Amino acid sequence: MESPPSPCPPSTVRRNPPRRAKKAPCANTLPASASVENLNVFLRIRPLQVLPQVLARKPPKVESRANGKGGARKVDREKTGECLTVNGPSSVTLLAPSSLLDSKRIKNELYDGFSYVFPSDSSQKEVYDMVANPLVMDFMRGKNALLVALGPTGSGKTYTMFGCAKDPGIVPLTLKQVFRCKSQDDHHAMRSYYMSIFEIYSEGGKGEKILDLSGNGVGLTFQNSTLIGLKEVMVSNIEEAENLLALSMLKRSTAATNANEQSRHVIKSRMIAPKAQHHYGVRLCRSQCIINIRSADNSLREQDYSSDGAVLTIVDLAGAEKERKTGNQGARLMESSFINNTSMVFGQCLRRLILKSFSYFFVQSLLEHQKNPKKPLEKHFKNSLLTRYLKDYMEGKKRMALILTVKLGEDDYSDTSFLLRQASPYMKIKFTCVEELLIIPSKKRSTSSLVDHCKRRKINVSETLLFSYLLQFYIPVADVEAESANDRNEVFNTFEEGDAKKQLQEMVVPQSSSISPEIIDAPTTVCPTNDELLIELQRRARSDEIMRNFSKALWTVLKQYKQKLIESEKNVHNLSEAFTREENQVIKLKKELEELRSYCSCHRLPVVGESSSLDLGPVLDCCGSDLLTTSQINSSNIRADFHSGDSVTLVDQMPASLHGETLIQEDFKVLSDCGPSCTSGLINDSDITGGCSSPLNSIMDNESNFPPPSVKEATHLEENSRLTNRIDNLAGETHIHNDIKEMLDCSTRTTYNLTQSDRVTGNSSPLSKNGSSSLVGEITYSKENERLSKPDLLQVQHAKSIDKYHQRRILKEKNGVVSKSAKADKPKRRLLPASTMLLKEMTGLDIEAGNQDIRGKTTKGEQGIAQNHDSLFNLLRKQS
Ligand SMILES: Nc1ncnc2c1ncn2[C@@H]1O[C@H](COP(=O)(O)OP(=O)(O)OP(=O)(O)O)[C@@H](O)[C@H]1O
Repeated sequence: MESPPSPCPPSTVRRNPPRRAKKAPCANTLPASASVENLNVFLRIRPLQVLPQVLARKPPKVESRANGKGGARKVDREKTGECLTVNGPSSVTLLAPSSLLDSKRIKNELYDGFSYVFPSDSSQKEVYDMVANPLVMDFMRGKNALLVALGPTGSGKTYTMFGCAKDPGIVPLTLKQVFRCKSQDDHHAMRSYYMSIFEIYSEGGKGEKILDLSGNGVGLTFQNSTLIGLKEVMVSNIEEAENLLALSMLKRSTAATNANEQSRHVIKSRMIAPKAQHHYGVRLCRSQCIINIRSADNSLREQDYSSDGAVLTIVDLAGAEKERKTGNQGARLMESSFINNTSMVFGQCLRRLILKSFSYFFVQSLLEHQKNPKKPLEKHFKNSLLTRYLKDYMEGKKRMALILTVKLGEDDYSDTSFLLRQASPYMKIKFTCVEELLIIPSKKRSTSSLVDHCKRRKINVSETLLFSYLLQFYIPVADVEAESANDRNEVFNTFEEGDAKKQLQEMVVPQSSSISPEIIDAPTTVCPTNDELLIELQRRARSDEIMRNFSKALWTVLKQYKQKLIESEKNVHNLSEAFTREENQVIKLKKELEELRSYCSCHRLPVVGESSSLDLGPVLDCCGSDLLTTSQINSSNIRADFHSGDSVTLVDQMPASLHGETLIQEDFKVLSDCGPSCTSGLINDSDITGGCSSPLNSIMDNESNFPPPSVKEATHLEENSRLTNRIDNLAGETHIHNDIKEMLDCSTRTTYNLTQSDRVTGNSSPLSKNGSSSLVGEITYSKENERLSKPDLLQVQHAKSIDKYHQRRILKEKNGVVSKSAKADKPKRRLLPASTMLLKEMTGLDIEAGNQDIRGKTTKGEQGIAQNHDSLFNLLRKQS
């Protein structure tokens, strides 16, 4: 029958080194303390004036501050000579001296984030409770702990750590607490406690030495992280412990520099009598003092005592000092340099911990190693004996706390400022408290397996980086480091680039098939196996890689889109500019068109005036929008005007769409309205008055197939013939009328002649371009409008207008004055002086005649028309 697994020991802590085999704890027990903690950094301010009565004063009640009521009290800012004020329990302000404030642009500095700030009037008990008691309690539970006092010389480190007989410091109070617990608790009663005290000093700056203070005062050597020859003294009660402490302090060398005169005075006056100093051979040099208190389980065998149990370490560092201030020279100066160097190395180790806390250190160190593989990974702790001894703490494997001591005086501003600046980042240090992990065999195996895995695989540096990165995140680094720094170096040394790619693929980019089944089928265990852990690491690495690549691709695409967007915006801008230009162009063209239209009002035709005189009436713009349509041009309109006795509106527009027979007939109607002789040839010979010549009749005879006029047209023509007859009757009355009639007849004949020929041949005659008849003009225009140029068309229309004007003028003379109502329907007209109109007409005719001559197209009919026009104008001129 199997016995049940033994419960985990409550406080089993492994000390490193040496190692020894331990009982196998429960495999499924993960330490609850494996958590991330911040480094506790306390600040204690030494009083400005240290007087004997101050040292002997009663400590204030702790409860008031422990409750946080007011926390750290504020120092009166008005106090002269103080450089530090306490803002609250975790913050102080460093006040720059007024002399520096003005001259060197130095400002007051605020330091925040301390675990607690102890004002100058804080008691030793208060400091102990806040700083040391938690560590002591952890120690009693079996955890290692370190407390270090840092600060410039004479700031109260020794006082804080050891105190005086009347006001004991942290170490005596710790011993009291330990043995009180031992007496009260049976579990602790079973344990033994051992003390070891030693110092590290440098005599004359000639190298570091270790002196055993708890033993017989012999020198010690440091090998493989072990102090050889260090004697541990078992202390059974508080008295034994205090005696040992007193004797050790007697041995501790405390040199008197100018800066720590008071410290020397205290040692001399309160702790060690001058005789005792002489007896113990106190050397006049300064040192780092280390006190170890170790607990041991009495149940273990004797040989195991030395390597078992938790250790509480308290360090009183020698204060850094400035040579200029102390005036040290020679060997004292060398000693001071050593102390400063130790403090510096200690600070470097802590800063390394800061980087490590932010996971930078690991990668950075590896990158440095990658550049120069022979160069070992930098480890600052090796640069001093103290840090080498405290290696585990310097590498963040075990928890520790710092207490900074500063002086309040204005003279100490630079020292205080230096320390605060140096130490303020320490508050960001995080510890992964993994010392309990190290004592779990399963976890240990897991870690070693990971390292071995790396050893087996010859991977390249990038893989190493990745692996280290993952280790940093997913496995406490300290866990790996705990194995041995040498192990890791070996791992790094095995990196080769030979078959790295394939193995890297296997490791970094595992096949999904190799992952899924294992993960899915894996039994639910608290402690995953190495392979599972590795696969998980790989999976996360792959997902990280994918996300990184995805973000890169996304970034690239976004950049491309941005580029396109910029180009599009440019195009839009160009197009809008072009559009604006085009708009301006259109506006310009419109203006030009308007101007052209205004210039095109050349065909201004006079309307028959109310009097018989040559009152040249308004004209009609032939090119304007007021042109009449084809349907508007009909004889009925004009006829109505005739019948009503109103004035005749001149309709001489020539729509470009006029063509064909119907149009011709319609235009014939218009012509008939204009005068009897214009249409006589189309109706019958009898309609043509005496002015009709025989050639016209012969033409009519020959054109037997000419279509007869309709009834409407016949009626219309009858009216026209009546008008013609009337004209004929009146013709005899005046010579002018006869002449007009003669000319009209002549024009009609010619026109008829030409019209018939056009109808037969289907071609237009050149005469039609400036013929005296509007009919001819219209017909010709309709047929040849495409062939004629614009000046030609204008000439044709001009000629027609003149013709019609004269005809209507005659008709007006016959029918009387035009009514005003008819005038209202007329299009817009402009009155011009008669002389201007006449001159214009004459000029126009001349031009037309000239043009015709030039073209060589002047015909007989055209010449006749021109002659008629001349005669007509002469008559009109005479009349006027
Ligand atoms: N909080 C305090 N209250 C009263 N006196 C103090 C306090 N802190 C320090 N002192 C006194 O100041 C003097 C110097 O203190 P201490 O020797 O502890 O300085 P130190 O930092 O250890 O110097 P060093 O680095 O040189 O060893 C001592 O006389 C000590 O009694």
